[in-house]
Amino acid sequence: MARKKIIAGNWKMNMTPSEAVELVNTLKSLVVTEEADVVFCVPAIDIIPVVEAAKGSNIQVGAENMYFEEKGAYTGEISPNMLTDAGVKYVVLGHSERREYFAETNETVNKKMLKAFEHGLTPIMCCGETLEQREQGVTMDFIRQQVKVGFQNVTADQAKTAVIAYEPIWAIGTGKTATTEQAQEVCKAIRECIAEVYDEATAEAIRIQYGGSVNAATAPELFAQPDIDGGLVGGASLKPDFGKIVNWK
Ligand SMILES: O=C[C@H](O)COP(=O)(O)O
Repeated sequence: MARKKIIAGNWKMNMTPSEAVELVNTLKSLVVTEEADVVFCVPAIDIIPVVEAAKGSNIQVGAENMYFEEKGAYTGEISPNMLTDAGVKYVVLGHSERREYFAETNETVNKKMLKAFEHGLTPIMCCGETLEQREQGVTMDFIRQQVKVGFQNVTADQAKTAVIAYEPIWAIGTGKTATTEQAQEVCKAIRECIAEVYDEATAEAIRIQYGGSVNAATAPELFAQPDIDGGLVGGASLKPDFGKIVNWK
């Protein structure tokens, strides 16, 4: 069975609520594809206005992070039930920027994964190596660890619905996209890792995105690869260009 593509924009810390509404209004008429799920992952403060602005369109809304408890004394955090109540369907977990600047670990990512599933949110779990790791030849060891720990105690049925975003850190925001071969090679290896941990059926069902300087010019070739099921797009998701990416064919 062919996997449906999933193309997500990760706005990162960009767009005030009013700018967010303007961008959704610009893009929503372009998001008409039936061939991909299109998700806007937006800053927490933008979620409610974006859900409202996206009503009646094909845009689904995601969060960029969440905490692994439902409520309590965790100043500044956002819970999974707050997200679902606001109309969020997806949540990005373990982005390399969260790992680098906010001390996220494979273990905290795993706790968040389990909580996301418990609340019916689809996680987009990010993984990816540094340039140094690539040069040392340990890319797959590092990513396998991120995937195996991230998915600990996640059931096969849950894993089948998950999304993994392979984002080589050296390609994020640098304008340096991994070559199509590099991206396909790692996405294929991630799928093999899922087959090892679970089974072939789970590996066939899970969706694996590539992220890292994706733009309208590079998207078509990347998305045509057998193991690349779409993209997690940063910078280009903030521009009308995103309309071209979601209509990559
Ligand atoms: O989550 C998105 C990635 O970090 C890619 O960002 P970028 O497209 O700006 O390189």
